[in-house]
Amino acid sequence: MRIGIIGGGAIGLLFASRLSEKHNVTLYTHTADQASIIQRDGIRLIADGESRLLTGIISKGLDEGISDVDLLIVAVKQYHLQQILPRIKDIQVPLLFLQNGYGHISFLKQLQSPTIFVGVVEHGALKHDGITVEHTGLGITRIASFRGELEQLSLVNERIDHFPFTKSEDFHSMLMDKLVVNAVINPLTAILGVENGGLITNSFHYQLFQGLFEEISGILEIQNKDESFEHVKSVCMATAENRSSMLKDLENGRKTEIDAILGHILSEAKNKGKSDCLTSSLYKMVKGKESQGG
Ligand SMILES: NC(=O)C1=CN([C@@H]2O[C@H](COP(=O)(O)OP(=O)(O)OC[C@H]3O[C@@H](n4cnc5c(N)ncnc54)[C@H](OP(=O)(O)O)[C@@H]3O)[C@@H](O)[C@H]2O)C=CC1
Ligand SMILES: CC(C)(CO)C(=O)C(=O)O
Repeated sequence: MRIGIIGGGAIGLLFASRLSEKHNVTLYTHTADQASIIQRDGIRLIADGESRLLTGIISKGLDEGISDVDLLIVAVKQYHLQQILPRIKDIQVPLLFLQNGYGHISFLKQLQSPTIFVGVVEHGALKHDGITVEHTGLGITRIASFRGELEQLSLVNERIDHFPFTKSEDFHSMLMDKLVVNAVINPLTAILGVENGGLITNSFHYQLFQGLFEEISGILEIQNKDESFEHVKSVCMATAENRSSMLKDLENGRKTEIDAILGHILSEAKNKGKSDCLTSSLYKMVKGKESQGG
């Protein structure tokens, strides 16, 4: 299959390198410079105790336009989506969106493609430089249909070593489950400056982790709380060595996805008269750091 991927960040590089083992991959980067280095040198994947250079991946700047692909994966941050809208608006091929959060669902309604999927990525991925990515936590990629038949996406039935996919029936609950994972892990790791595993291994951090989960599950009225807590914990442990995408953003002085991740939860909290909460304090802390440039 010819797979196009937009975004040469941690997730774009991870997907490009893993999927290139079975498919013809073209990576569309933001800058032409990054594309030409990947085109020349390939992508370096650090995983399973070794470092491998994967050549044969085509790379182009997104400004060059998207050529013929059978599937286009969008791996930019949620707040970049509006910028790439002109490039993908009229595309008719199947599209797969991998953003954390929930806010991109309203964005998808502007697209013409009859087949749109959303995915949640439970892998840890760390970008070291423009061509190097480390697979810091083996997880799973869950995919659900937003528009069109899930069966049209052959990826969900394929076996790729160290890169499993699974189907989810309902995109809403799939995104909400991941929202809870990110709402607990990302702001805490970003403020405490620890890898994901540090939230479990340090008993003081773990108390915050438990307290935040308790609060968020109450605000969102989560029914199966024990199962949900175990899920958040299992993702945290599977990606123990990862620095969350929010921590990486603050370290690199970039905008975070805090609004995409906590925005919906905070408006629910407000509706329930619970505005004065740990979630709101963490939101302000991340915003404060972000406005100081990380
Ligand atoms: N990192 C992780 O472990 C995980 C991340 N996610 C989610 O995956 C999504 C991507 O995250 P991640 O890969 O970490 O983010 P990164 O910030 O590492 O990557 C985003 C990439 O998008 C590129 N980009 C920005 N604007 C454009 C544009 N107009 N055209 C083309 N490319 C553009 C950026 O390029 P440049 O830097 O050159 O501007 C950058 O390479 C996020 O929603 C995140 O929450 C989900 C699970 C795990
Ligand atoms: C899965 C997890 C928590 C990995 O760190 C992630 O989604 C992120 O960093 O944004």
